[in-house]
Amino acid sequence: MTGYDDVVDKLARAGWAVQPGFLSTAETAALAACAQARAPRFQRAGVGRADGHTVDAAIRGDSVLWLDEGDPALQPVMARLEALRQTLNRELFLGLAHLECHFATYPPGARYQRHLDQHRGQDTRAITLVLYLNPDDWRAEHGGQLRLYTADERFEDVQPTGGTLVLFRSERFEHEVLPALRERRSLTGWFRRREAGL
Ligand SMILES: O=C(O)CCC(=O)C(=O)O
Ligand SMILES: [Fe+2]
Repeated sequence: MTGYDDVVDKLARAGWAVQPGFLSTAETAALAACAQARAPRFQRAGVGRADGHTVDAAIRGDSVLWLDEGDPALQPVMARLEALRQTLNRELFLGLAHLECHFATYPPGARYQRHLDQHRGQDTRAITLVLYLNPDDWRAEHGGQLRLYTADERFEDVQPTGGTLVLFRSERFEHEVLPALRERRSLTGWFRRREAGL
């Protein structure tokens, strides 16, 4: 038993998994306070890479702050995500080398249109991870669901309730963030494989 058995099983079977209560209310509040304290350093998120990089709120309306895995203010959550990385490698042989992550804040009304996190074939992002840092009284009518397209035009809507963890295979699942009535906070990350040849 590692404490991650359910989420690892579901990821192995379906390619995606949701675990409510991965963080306690206190852990979620501490991480949300850390994000709040750093709010002045957040920057508008863009889409595309290098020359194709643009900021367009109609496509993506959040602001982000990239994080350092070793940041002492982010412990013990980073230690748990490191334990999760090791479990995924041991149980599913995923060869995940490290986690890169950022805080994200979506102001009310902001969205992120349907997309794939991996730039096809040229990216080492293997598993997308989202941890929601909202209060735990988030209700369906507040919006802000993560819509995960699981097969053909079927989808699952995940409530961004504080403490919920979502994992999915970055190259397989298109997804979008629906606009919310309230500010919507998260820590989003990608477990990456090593670059080819390294
Ligand atoms: O916040 C979420 O639910 C997903 C965010 C997302 O899709 C991304 O940052 O690529
Ligand atoms: Fe995404």
